[in-house]
Amino acid sequence: MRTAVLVEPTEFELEDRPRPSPGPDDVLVAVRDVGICGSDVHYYEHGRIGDYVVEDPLVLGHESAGEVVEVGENVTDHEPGDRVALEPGVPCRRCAHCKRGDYHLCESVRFMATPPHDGAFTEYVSWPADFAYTLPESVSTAEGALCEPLSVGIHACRRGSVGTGDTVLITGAGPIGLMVLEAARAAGATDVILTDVVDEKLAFAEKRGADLAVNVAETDLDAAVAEYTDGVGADVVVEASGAEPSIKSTIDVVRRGGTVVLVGLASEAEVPIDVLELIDNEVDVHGSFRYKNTYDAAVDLLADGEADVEGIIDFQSELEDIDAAFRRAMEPTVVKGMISLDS
Ligand SMILES: NC(=O)c1ccc[n+]([C@@H]2O[C@H](COP(=O)([O-])OP(=O)(O)OC[C@H]3O[C@@H](n4cnc5c(N)ncnc54)[C@H](O)[C@@H]3O)[C@@H](O)[C@H]2O)c1
Ligand SMILES: C[C@@H](O)[C@H](N)C(=O)O
Repeated sequence: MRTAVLVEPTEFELEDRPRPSPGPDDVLVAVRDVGICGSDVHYYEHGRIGDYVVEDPLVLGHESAGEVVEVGENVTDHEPGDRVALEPGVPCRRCAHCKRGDYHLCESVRFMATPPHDGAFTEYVSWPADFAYTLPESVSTAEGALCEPLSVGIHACRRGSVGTGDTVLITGAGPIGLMVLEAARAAGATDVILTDVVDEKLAFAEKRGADLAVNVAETDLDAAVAEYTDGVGADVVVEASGAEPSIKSTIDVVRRGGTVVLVGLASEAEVPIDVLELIDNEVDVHGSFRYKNTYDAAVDLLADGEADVEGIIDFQSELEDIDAAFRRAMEPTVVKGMISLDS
């Protein structure tokens, strides 16, 4: 099977690898669509993300969906022909975190495209059947693949307890910020403010339904939020840029008693925050790491037309063109590139 392998930074090789056989509890999936995530691009450019270092050739891609072509002997809830979205992180199922239900916090998680685990830029993936979610007719495999970033958005909104009538401020209008926008709307947020430093990203966010889009490189965010919220502040602020000034700004624009959810990964682990302001304003700050139990919700939102993910796709390329696709994905105005296979 054709497989795109990152052999060193900025270099893919197309290899012919043996097709895997599904284990007893697995499904073998013919991959159809795989999104290019910022983390894929980071591994492509730098060969590492923090402590995760690409030491051996690695298959990238963790936003994937495809068609079941074979099932293991114990699998009763999937059959060949099912179209499925693959949840990319498979936990150990035995540790304390798994047993208390926080399977996304499992320290032995096998997460696609995170060294040393291979991802989905390949023709076939064998994957645990219970981490494969059937897509209804109305949901395409491209949408199925984007259940992954949508899941990040759903989890962030759950962490922030976004509810009906809330004003949600999202910093960063990349794919994650835009998926938080979808999830926040679905959770009942009536006012959503997006920030960015790139005008094209903000114009796109407005087209996708942001009520206010603020370029923080040009406009004073505190003043803009104060004006929009009659001086109260946002109920929930979801940080989805990873930019240090943006992380710092979250506590200035959240309302007293509001919630800040940190999703964006800062390049420096330590970001100075005014803790007295946090205490005085009784602000809840939550980290948000990947997601748990979000795929069913993501598929339902797409099937019901309550979330749109297809609209963020800028281009779809073939596996053979993965190098050019990654270079294109790095352009500052591109939101989402996909690799699509038709094997
Ligand atoms: N916590 C998690 O589980 C999780 C999961 C996925 C992604 N992430 C992180 O979330 C962040 C967003 O992911 P993405 O794929 O959308 O990234 P991205 O780089 O495509 O988007 C980030 C956006 O933030 C904008 N930005 C830069 N500086 C800004 C500032 N000061 N204020 C506002 N916006 C600013 C950029 O112009 C860009 O549009 C990244 O840091 C990524 O690593 C975290
Ligand atoms: C969650 C996922 O999208 C992210 N890129 C990660 O590897 O954690």
